[in-house]
Amino acid sequence: MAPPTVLVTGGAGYIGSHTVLEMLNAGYNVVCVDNLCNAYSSGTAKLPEALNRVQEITGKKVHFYRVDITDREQVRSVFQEHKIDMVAHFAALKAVGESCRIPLQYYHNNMTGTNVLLEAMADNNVFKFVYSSSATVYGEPQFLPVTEEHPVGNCTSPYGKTKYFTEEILKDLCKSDKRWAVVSLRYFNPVGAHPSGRIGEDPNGEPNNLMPYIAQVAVGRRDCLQVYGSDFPTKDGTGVRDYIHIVDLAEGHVKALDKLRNIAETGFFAYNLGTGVGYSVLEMVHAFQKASGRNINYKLVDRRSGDVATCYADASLAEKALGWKATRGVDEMCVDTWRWQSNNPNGYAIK
Ligand SMILES: NC(=O)c1ccc[n+]([C@@H]2O[C@H](COP(=O)([O-])OP(=O)(O)OC[C@H]3O[C@@H](n4cnc5c(N)ncnc54)[C@H](O)[C@@H]3O)[C@@H](O)[C@H]2O)c1
Ligand SMILES: CC(=O)N[C@H]1[C@@H](OP(=O)(O)OP(=O)(O)OC[C@H]2O[C@@H](n3ccc(=O)[nH]c3=O)[C@H](O)[C@@H]2O)O[C@H](CO)[C@@H](O)[C@@H]1O
Repeated sequence: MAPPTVLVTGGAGYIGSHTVLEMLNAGYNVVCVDNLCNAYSSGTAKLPEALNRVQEITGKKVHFYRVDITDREQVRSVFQEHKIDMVAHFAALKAVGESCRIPLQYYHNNMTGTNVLLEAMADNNVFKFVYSSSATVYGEPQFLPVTEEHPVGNCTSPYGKTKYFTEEILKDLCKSDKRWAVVSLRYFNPVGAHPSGRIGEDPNGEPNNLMPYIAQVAVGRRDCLQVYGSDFPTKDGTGVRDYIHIVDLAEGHVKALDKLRNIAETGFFAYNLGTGVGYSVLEMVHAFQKASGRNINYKLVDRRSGDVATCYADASLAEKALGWKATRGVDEMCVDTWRWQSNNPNGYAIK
């Protein structure tokens, strides 16, 4: 029996590329589409650099098409070219602040794109779907640790709403047609890089998120980390989050594909992908200093609007339902991030 073929949207991105690597290692065939709006590709290359390196590391081939998932014809052509068995959907715009400035582009890209993809799947009798969701669907936590039973929908940004609205669409789809089997993975704070140091997070412009910002200070690309808020009701006054190693996260996706592949069960399932442990900003700074041997210059400044004090996961349902549990700790997250950043000071672009 030939191994299943997974269509991965956004496969040239940070999480997509790490997940493609683990899918290939697990024996899946992979077809990637990406419009490269947030992924580096040198003009002449056939593959985006991240996927080129995934091929190098695994010794396996990745089929790649430069496709925008909002373009119906482009998406359909991929289903005509390959027999797709399942879809893992990463393609989205994900900058919270930017989504407040250009909400329509976010709703078009993330919602219309997903709807075009789902229609093409149904037209080609493909009903197994893994969705990149986010803890942001929970809004400000009403209790901790956050379980999948926590209320959703109280999102603080258009970006977060695209995640919540898409989950609601997926629930309605599963209710309307019992052929759909959907696993929505709610990521907490993905960080780190593959231990090879060859692929990692390579944000465009100034990083919005903590870990890439710390890494760029450590490597000398940025002068000083601004710590947003030191008066939160937390152990040291700075924000606490559930950081999860990107390879743990990628392995969680393979477990989700294995579940969809092997079970007749259909319907909508949501699982938290986190470690269940919260670390403060200053704890992350100290962990990174230890991992890199570099001093991280930082300044305590006012809170960032929309930030909550503390958020961390109860990930026990994913362990029960997927047989998955995060195993990598904060030191490994920092060591692997530093290996990537110090070997690639400018990310994938050779400047
Ligand atoms: N990184 C995080 O902390 C985090 C947390 C929660 C959820 N997520 C979700 O995980 C997914 C991947 O996130 P990431 O951090 O890898 O981001 P990323 O920007 O690195 O990857 C997204 C990829 O999708 C591509 N893309 C965007 N719009 C597209 C379109 N219309 N057609 C084709 N390709 C398109 C981009 O070029 C990029 O390569 C996103 O859905 C994001 O919302 C990320
Ligand atoms: C409000 C917001 O943006 N939430 C998004 C953010 O989560 P979240 O805000 O948790 O992730 P970040 O990495 O941006 O921030 C983590 C912690 O570091 C602090 N921090 C961050 C950057 C910095 O330069 N200095 C600093 O002190 C933040 O205040 C927070 O306490 O990224 C997630 C992953 O993309 C998204 O799913 C969330 O929707």
